[in-house]
Amino acid sequence: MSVVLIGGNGQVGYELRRALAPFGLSAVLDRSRLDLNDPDAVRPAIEALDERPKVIVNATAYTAVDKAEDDQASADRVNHLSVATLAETARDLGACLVHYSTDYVFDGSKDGLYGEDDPTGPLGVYGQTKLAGEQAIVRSGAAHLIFRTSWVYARRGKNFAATMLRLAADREELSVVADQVGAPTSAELIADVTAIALGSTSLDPDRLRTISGIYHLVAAGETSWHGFARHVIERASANGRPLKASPDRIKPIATADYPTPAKRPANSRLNIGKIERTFGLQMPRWTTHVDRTVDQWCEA
Ligand SMILES: NC(=O)C1=CN([C@@H]2O[C@H](COP(=O)(O)OP(=O)(O)OC[C@H]3O[C@@H](n4cnc5c(N)ncnc54)[C@H](OP(=O)(O)O)[C@@H]3O)[C@@H](O)[C@H]2O)C=CC1
Ligand SMILES: Cc1cn([C@H]2C[C@H](O)[C@@H](COP(=O)(O)OP(=O)(O)O[C@H]3O[C@@H](C)C(=O)[C@@H](O)[C@H]3O)O2)c(=O)[nH]c1=O
Ligand SMILES: [Mg+2]
Repeated sequence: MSVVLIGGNGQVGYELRRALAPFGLSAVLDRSRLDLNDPDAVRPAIEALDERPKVIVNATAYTAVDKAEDDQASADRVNHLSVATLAETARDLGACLVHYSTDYVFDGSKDGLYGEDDPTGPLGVYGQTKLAGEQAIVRSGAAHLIFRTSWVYARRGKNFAATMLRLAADREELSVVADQVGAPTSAELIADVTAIALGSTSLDPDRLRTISGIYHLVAAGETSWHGFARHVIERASANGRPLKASPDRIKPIATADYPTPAKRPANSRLNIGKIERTFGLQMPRWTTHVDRTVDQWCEA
């Protein structure tokens, strides 16, 4: 049995090292062993592994949404071209590729929840390159699980919740957009559900092929970035964390009043019916793991 993880140091990758351990995770390839800026390096790195992998989990991505607008070539190599090569390599080895994608493949104009088959229409380079990565996987013919998630945070790593806490310690007032809605999703939930999905197949190649497809993997419920920020500050304050900004000083603003290089979707709400039905799950509300994470930060 051989499961290989590419990228063990990002938010999701770090949690996958924990959640995939019971599958006998046989190798973790970090950037020093495989740099996805070079698509030609992908196949040799996988073929050089001691054990032929049954499952390849890719937790890497170029995730700097604004920076990607001026760095399209690099984002495309990491999020698309290297992913395409990885998928072809997985197909040739008979391995299943597990991959993560994003709500930013949608334009956010839909009124309601996005299903897996809804038309895409990324607004920026990050979303465009992530979509191209998804499409290359599907086209490759490899068995695959593509989990689209959103607004990821973790105890460890760079994320919006950690930024809000840091800013609230320094400033009396924060302004946060209230007209973009979605579901904050913890890296631990993403890693746990990945393990459940893989475990449901006993890593049998035929069963991995049967469940192949795109799945929306986000926490239940929804909020805005403003609601997310306010909840984090409320929880941290309740935990006695000294902050200059009180929850009431987290000001809701419009997207137009927070100009950024990359446009973001106004509606990031993803329908989780398919993943819940397929794997017998009931996703926790978004606040469940936010509270847990903030509590961990406050204990540290
Ligand atoms: N963060 C979010 O809000 C969201 C993320 N996603 C998706 O979830 C997945 C995981 O994201 P997340 O864990 O948050 O990302 P992080 O930004 O926390 O981690 C990214 C990982 O990718 C690695 N990486 C980046 N560039 C390269 C490269 N050229 N070669 C090798 N490794 C590289 C980083 O390595 P290093 O540590 O060396 O820098 C790091 O391990 C991605 O597919 C992302 O698109 C989807 C929705 C929301
Ligand atoms: C820091 C800050 C951000 N914002 C806004 C900007 C933006 O619209 C929103 C979120 O900001 P961020 O830049 O942290 O988020 P962003 O990097 O766009 O987050 C995205 O990352 C990629 C990787 C994904 O796949 C998405 O699901 C999503 O999580 O909040 C404020 O309104 N006030 C602030 O003080
Ligand atoms: Mg960001």
